[in-house]
Amino acid sequence: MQYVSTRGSAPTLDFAGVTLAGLANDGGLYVPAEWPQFSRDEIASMRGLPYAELAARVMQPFVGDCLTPESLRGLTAKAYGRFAHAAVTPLTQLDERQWLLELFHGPTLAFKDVALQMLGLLFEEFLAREDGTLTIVGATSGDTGSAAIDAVAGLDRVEIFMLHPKGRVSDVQRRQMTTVRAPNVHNIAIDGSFDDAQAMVKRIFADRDVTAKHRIGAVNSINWARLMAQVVYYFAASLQLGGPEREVAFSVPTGNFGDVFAGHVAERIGLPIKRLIVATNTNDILYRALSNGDYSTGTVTPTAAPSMDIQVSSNFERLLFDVGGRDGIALAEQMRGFEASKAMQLTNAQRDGAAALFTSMRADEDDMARAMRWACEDCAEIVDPHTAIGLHAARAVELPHDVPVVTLATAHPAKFPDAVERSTGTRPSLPARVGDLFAREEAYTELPGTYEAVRDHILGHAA
Ligand SMILES: N[C@@H](CCOP(=O)(O)O)C(=O)O
Repeated sequence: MQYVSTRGSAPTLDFAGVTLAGLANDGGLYVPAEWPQFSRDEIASMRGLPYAELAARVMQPFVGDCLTPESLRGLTAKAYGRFAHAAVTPLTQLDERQWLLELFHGPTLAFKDVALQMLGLLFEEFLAREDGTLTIVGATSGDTGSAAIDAVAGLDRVEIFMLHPKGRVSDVQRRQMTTVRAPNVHNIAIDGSFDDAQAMVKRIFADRDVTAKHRIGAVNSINWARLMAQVVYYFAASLQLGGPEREVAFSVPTGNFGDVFAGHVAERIGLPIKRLIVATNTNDILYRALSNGDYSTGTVTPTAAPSMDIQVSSNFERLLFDVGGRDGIALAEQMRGFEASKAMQLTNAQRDGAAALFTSMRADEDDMARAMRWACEDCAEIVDPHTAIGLHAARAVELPHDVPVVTLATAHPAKFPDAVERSTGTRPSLPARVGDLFAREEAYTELPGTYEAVRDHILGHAA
């Protein structure tokens, strides 16, 4: 399996290459040169497999010959052995049509663990082969940070610098990052938004002063391996609900478009998916882009669903590439225009291509609170604010009545106790595995929101 950049001029790489590279050196994102295909029979034969086995089956064509089937199975067994639920990503029924796919049973209580537990192991495997090291620079609006830190804390060959927007993540989210004491973990709170942090991360990849001294790596969903691992749970849910013979729709609360792009990949490689519903909060660039082609940023507004407080949605570029004719040179030009003006209009091909599978819905704070109350009062389920946004969208979209709708429950409600309590009157408590979080000491560096401050800090502290 070979991977190409969405901007058409970076070298083609194999799976190990893209895992360590993170971002392509032309500023684009790596995608498979072509989509592997699973037949209906092959998919049906995956029914009932333990999650780790299913993961190895779905990932194998993407990994190619970079890992033998035995070593891939060894890695998935280790990665998913740390989850608190035997099914890893269990499904819960809400009513006759609505389902929740619980993605928060990993060590840091969010869907990011599903991919990052695997990514940490892949880094170790590929770096050991070449006796190399990696300096990871990441940005988080709340969940990626702790999941990535958990996955790499204490590793000898990896060091991580994680940027979060100061005061814009929940207390639980911040403490899950800043109370991890390991010599290879560096937390940085910047003045600014997640978008500012994400832009700094991308700039570091192109900064020769930094890359001359350190090999920079990515844990954000710009890294292809993140998305690959997320494809698996679409298969898991579909197989439980009658797939591949029955089509399923998925509602995905998303900011950076990675989680829902994984659904697009699942469909591309053969999983029958009726519709992917892109659920946004009031930071609604994806809703506007998918509804009327307007991909223009606004100011990031802090909401009760902070992980989705994003206006520049990295993985949307992968969709534009894939549905817009896979013309990297044309897309590079389009993205340069966007980076200069912070606005662009989708082409007709991009709009039509996206409309074939995607629908988008936007939820404001009232919609979110109503959905949380519905889940609590009518279905006896406490959901987190992000999941509530997904549920709002899942219930609002019109679909044939025999299509089950699965909302991705992206985080445990205890990560957002204040917002959940405000809407439902119930304060969710942290699971025992993270129970002493508020007794641990925090450590992080506060920096101004300038690229130079962050770059100098990394250069001054990287091993
Ligand atoms: N919502 C994310 C933001 C980063 O997105 P990623 O999927 O690209 O890592 C978060 O919670 O940090």
